[in-house]
Order: sequence, then C-alpha cells, then structure tokens
Amino acid sequence: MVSAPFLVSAPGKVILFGEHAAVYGKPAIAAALSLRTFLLTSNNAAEFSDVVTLEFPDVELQYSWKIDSLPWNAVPKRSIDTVRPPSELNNGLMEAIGQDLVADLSPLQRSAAVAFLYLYLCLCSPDMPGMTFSVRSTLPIGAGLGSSASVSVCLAAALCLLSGEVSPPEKKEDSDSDFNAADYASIELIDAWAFLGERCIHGTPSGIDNAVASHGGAVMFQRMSKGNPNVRETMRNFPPLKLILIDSRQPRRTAVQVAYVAMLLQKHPLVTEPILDGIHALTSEAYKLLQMPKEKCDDAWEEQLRELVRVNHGLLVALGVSHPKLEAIKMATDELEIGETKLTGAGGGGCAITLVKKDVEESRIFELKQRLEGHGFAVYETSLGGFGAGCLFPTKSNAAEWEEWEEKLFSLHHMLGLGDREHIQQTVGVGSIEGWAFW
Ligand SMILES: Nc1ncnc2c1ncn2[C@@H]1O[C@H](COP(=O)(O)OP(=O)(O)O)[C@@H](O)[C@H]1O
Ligand SMILES: C[C@@](O)(CCOP(=O)(O)O)CC(=O)O
Ligand SMILES: [Mg+2]
Repeated sequence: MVSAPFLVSAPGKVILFGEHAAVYGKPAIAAALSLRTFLLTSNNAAEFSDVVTLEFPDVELQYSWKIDSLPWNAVPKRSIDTVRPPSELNNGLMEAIGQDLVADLSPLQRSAAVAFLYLYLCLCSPDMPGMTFSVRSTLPIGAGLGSSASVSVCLAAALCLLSGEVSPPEKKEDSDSDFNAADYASIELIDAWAFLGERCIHGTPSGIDNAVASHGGAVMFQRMSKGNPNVRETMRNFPPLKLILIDSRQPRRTAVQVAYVAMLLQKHPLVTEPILDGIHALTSEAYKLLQMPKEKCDDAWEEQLRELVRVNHGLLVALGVSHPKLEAIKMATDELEIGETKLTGAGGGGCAITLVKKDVEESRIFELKQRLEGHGFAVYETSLGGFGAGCLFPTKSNAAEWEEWEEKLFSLHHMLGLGDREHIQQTVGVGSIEGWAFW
C-alpha cells in the first residue's frame, strides 16, 4: 500500500486496423503512442480531509464529494477467491452513483466522473484520508487516440496502488527486458479495472484501448465472449512504419459512434455483418504482414499494407463512421500521393492516419502539412509502441519539485491561464525526467 503524493501515467493508442469490428469479437491491431495522460494523487489539506476531489482541468471539471456521503453500501461484495474484478458493471452501484452525484456535468465531464466514482468506491474505503485526483493529458480528447482508456488506466493504477491491490513496479531498463511476474500480475489487474472505467465512459468497449494503455507496445487484440480470456498478442518486432497522424479537430464521442454501429447491425444485419467480417479478414492479413521478418518487408509488402489501410477505411465509411473532415484529409493525402489514409478510433471526427509511401519527398509532406493546418487540422508527430502504465514517486532528488507540480501543473485554478499542454510532458513526462518505473 502506498500513500500520496505520487504520479501515474498511461499512453494513448493508435488503432492501425480493426476498430469497431473489435467490439464484435474481431481482431484489431493497435500500438501505444508517445502522447500520454498523467494523474497526480495528493493528500488534501486538513480542512478538506473529509472530501475526495477531482481536478480534471482538460475538461474544466472540479468536483468534490464528502466521503461519508458516497453510496458505500451499494458496492458489491468481492468474492474472496477471485482477484480480478468482473467484466460487467454492477447495475446497483451504477444506479446509486446515478445522476445525483454528478449533477450539472456535461456528458464529457460526467463520464469521467462516473468512471472515477465507480473505481474509487470499489477499490477504496470510507476511512481513507481526503485526497485530490488531478488528471492532465497531452492527448486530444475525443479524437480516437484512446484518451478515455489512458484516463481509466491512470485511475485504476492510482486506486489499486492506494488500496494495496498492486505494488509499485520494479525498475526495468527497457519495456521488453526483465520480465517480472509480480509486475505482470499487477498490470493485468490494472487493465481489468480500467476496462470497467472504459465501460462507464462508453458502454461496450472491446478492451483494446485499455490493453494498450496498460501494457504499452503493439498488440493484436481480440475480445472473447462467454468469460473466455481475451487474446492479446504482443507484436515484438513491429516494423518501423512511417505514419502521419492528423486530427480533424471535429469533436465526437466514442459512445455515440459505437451505438450507431450497433443500431446499423440490428437494423441491417445481413449488410453489416459481412462488413465486419471483411474488417476481420483484412486485419488478419495485416497481422501476418506485420509479423514478417525484416528482410521480407520489401516494396511489395509495403504496398499490400497500404492497400489494407485503404480497404479498412472504405469499410469504415460503409459503417457510417467517417466525417466530411476525415474525407477532406483523405482527399488531400490522395491528391498529393503521399500514401493511404484511414480514420482511426471511433471516427465521426477525430483522427486519421496516413501510411506514407517510402519514396515520398519531404517537400510533399511539408505541403500536405501546410494544406491540412490551413484547414484547421492538427498534424501530430509521435512515435509508436512505447511504454505502458508507470508511476513516479517523490525521492530525495525531486522532493523540491512536487509542491510546484501540484500547484502549477495539475491544479485547475492555476492551469487555466497556462494553455500549452506540452508543458506537462516537458516537466514530468516519461523520457523527460528520471524516476518513472513501468509495470
Ligand atoms: N484529460 C482528460 N481529463 C478528464 N477526462 C478525460 C480526459 N481525457 C479523456 N477523458 C474522458 O474520456 C472521454 C472521451 O473518451 P472517448 O469518447 O472514448 O474518446 P477518445 O478515447 O477517443 O479520446 C471524455 O468524455 C472524458 O470522460
Ligand atoms: C471504436 C472502438 O473500436 C475504438 C474506440 O477508440 P477511441 O475511444 O475512439 O479512441 C471501440 C472499442 O474497441 O472499444
Ligand atoms: Mg475512448
């Protein structure tokens, strides 16, 4: 069991193939992003020792609850012989959280607050001290890069650490080395709790986003039904793909997009099922290609991968989850013959990825960026396949900084004038400062 203050962090993700179909038990391929979410857990001052507080400045949310007014009685009893939480939300607890505890919040804020309350009530106890949970992210929110899962993983990790369900990770040299069984068990547990957070945020997640946000790297993921364990194949020799990530800046919510596909499937099963099967088939082909030894990754290999990107986008358009702005991005990359483009994540807005052709001159990529930025789109430079969830504790060498971080980086009050989210990555970011350890 650890005590505050401490930081946890988890990455966003890019789905390369298979979004939406993943919700229906088809395989999907995704990789962790270098853009991440950070959560600071700190102890409240004495006068606020009876409240638990959320500070989520990215969604302009600040909310406190009196700890003893929370519905502790509605928390389901955990079976003593199962460590992992069930994969379904408990209806009684969801009803007890209901609308009253999160009144006046926008849907964007409410889903995050409900995810927090659900995990807090399940993992903590009324006798814990008053604490503040402050979230900041370098990820765009609601843009298909798994911000919800990275927040859910951060919440699950912090609350599991506080309750003693997991211990801080051993320090490792890099993500692939030094397998540690205790850390593996811990991150599996964090992943399972984070899945429930994702359920609170968008109803029927496949689990791929929280799997990548907790474990990091690149994975092939397949959700299994009837209590069978999900498939999660780590793709170790993931080839270095040249990708451009473009945010249409069109806001949308995953919950709405996923519900739309569910409606289509119910209304036109004979039409929709073959589309999902087509996505399944192309993801399986892409998986084989991405597993090829390096010497076989030639021009023909690259072309096949790009073709699959194009087909995947076409099938997502058929499912009705594109958006005119995503089509404008695709058209620009097609016109400049940069490569093949698909939407990534739930679509309806948010991000697209372009798999760039090998021989494209930098000047054309520059032109593309200018054109896209001219339309108000954001072009992200990021790398794929990094670390999963990790944590950072105060040490002798960083003790002086903690107070400043709490005040200047994570507080809603101080943050409002600050603007630049990249500041957080430079100040406490993974890779920017020493001391992070990953499960
Ligand atoms: N930085 C953040 N602070 C607070 N809540 C966040 C943050 N990022 C994401 N969320 C939560 O995740 C939701 C967005 O998730 P979603 O619609 O799945 O989009 P995506 O995961 O593609 O970004 C928000 O409504 C909010 O509840
Ligand atoms: C549409 C879906 O396949 C991915 C959603 O990702 P995001 O929330 O848009 O980042 C849903 C899921 O797999 O849970
Ligand atoms: Mg999401």
